Amino acid sequence: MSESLSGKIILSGNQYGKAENRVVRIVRDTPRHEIRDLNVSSCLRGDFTDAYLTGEQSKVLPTDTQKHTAYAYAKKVGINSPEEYALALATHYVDDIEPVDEALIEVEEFAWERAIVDGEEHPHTFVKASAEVRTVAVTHNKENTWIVSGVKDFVILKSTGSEFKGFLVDPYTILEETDDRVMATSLVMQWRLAGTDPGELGFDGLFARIREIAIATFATVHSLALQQTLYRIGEAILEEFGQVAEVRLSAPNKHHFVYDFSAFDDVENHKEVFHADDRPYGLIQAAVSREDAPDAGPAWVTYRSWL
Ligand SMILES: O=c1[nH]c(=O)c2[nH]c(=O)[nH]c2[nH]1
Repeated sequence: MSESLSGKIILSGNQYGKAENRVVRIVRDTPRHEIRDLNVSSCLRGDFTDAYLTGEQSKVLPTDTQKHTAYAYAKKVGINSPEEYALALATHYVDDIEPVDEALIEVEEFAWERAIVDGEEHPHTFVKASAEVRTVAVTHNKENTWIVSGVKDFVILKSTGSEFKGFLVDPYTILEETDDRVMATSLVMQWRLAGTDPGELGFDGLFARIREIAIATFATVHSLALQQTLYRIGEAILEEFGQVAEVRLSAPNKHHFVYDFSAFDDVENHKEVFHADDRPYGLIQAAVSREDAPDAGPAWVTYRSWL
């Protein structure tokens, strides 16, 4: 027999904001222009209970206003780096808008490369770079600030130097061991700073160097499993940068199966032709941290993952 629940009904959580403002900022103070192409979301947390319980909106800063603020700040503070821009927005909401206790600003940045014309970089023409997306999440309240930077859709492949063997075998295991396979992934990698200081490289320089470390580690570590490669990438980043407290990685194993030519007499496959399978895929995840890392607080709570 089921019992009915009788506890009082309450609003047990809320947050709101404007998602995915597509902000493109061109710096055109000199003939050589610069471009920053962003997708910006602002999410406010605070004293908004009335808006939900009674519909009274006097404490609600409209999401429309948040949209205009994202664009206005692209001019007023500029976009020296997506992290600094996000910090400026988050600080504005917490300091200047009374009911806001905490702001989360998420930024995605899409890269453009300068067009090459007659062998030279063109001053005001750009070509969309790879699918790779730079990510930033700044969470700020009156007590603390958390910065998580990263990259997603970071597609990388090595054609050898990867094995997978010695795994647990049960009656459903038919996978054969391999000591030479293609390893490929579309990496999501994020790093949380211990404070707000990116160090001498600045946010853009830190991003570029961490990306380089990830590529170099993926390439040079002889991989016994994607799990081991992920740990080694996180470890290498933490070894080089004391200001990074934690690295989180999520890696779909983009399987490349050696195509079966056994039906043909005259074609052989010495791991030269593969079927790139898009699903299902193994999904391997890791967090690598310093034992004494400061508390992550809400740093990893994203706008969408909250629900
Ligand atoms: O690197 C890998 N990790 C796994 O856990 C796994 N499982 C699997 O079938 N292939 C692989 N590869």
